[in-house]
Amino acid sequence: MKIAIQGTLGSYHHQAAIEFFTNQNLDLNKLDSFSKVAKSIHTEESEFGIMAIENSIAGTLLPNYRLITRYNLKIVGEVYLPIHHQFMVHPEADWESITEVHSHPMALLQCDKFLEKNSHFKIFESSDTASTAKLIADKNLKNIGAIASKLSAEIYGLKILQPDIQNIYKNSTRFFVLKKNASAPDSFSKVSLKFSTSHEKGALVNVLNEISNLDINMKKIQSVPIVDEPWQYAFHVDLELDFDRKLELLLERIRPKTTSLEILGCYQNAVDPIVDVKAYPTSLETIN
Ligand SMILES: O=C(O)C(=O)C[C@]1(C(=O)O)C=C[C@@H](O)C=C1
Repeated sequence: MKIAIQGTLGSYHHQAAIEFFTNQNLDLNKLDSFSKVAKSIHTEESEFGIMAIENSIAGTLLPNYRLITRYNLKIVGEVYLPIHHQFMVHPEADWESITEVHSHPMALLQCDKFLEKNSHFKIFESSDTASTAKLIADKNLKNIGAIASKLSAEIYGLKILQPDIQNIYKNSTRFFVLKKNASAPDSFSKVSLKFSTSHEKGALVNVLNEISNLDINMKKIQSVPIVDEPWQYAFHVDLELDFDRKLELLLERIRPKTTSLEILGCYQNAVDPIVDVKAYPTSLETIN
């Protein structure tokens, strides 16, 4: 079972794969871009793929919705992973020797308070957090700091100069588990839909009212531009279902109110550990 991930060993995608496929032997296809992950699932080079879709600090990875559409992928699961970024350097380096900081653009966004505080660092975007940690170790770079996971520091033998540098302690990324083809499983508690409506007054609210009338909890709504129809939007919604049959009812009611409607996936609703107040106290700010 080959699983495509964005990034290398120690990346957050690697950790999301471990989390989702617990106790299974992971045959990872480590790729350096989200589009390569999508393509690898589409061509069936990989059976599954993991793709970050939103982060609690930095927001949605909008281009990833486009990739799901372009490669006609299905969502078969989700993972919420608490993200704790560490500022790490070569074991022989120190604050004084560091002139650059490298990381994945989403990780840089999540640590922008740290970067503002250390504004003398030149900032560089990399393909993933772990590959920068690997580069520092492989090439003995003593002027570059990486923003990456604790697992990356362990794998590549780097020294952590400052732990938990994300803007707030509670930071989490949601990942989709994707497949080329998938039919609805026997039971599921979440569904992701994509629809568009006409440009008429109340068109969107009419659809949303049907969701509310069925007492369905909408966990997320995201508008995504339709590339070949300027200023038209597709809406992606993630809905929590207390029983599966509600989906049929909902589709029946909203189909006449939409101009296109597609099920992107039916899967189990995952719990985000950071909403557990005991494990993640609300007031703990790391950077002020
Ligand atoms: O660079 C990594 O380690 C990744 O797994 C990518 C990624 C992302 O795409 O958002 C995953 C989780 C974090 O939000 C930061 C970066």
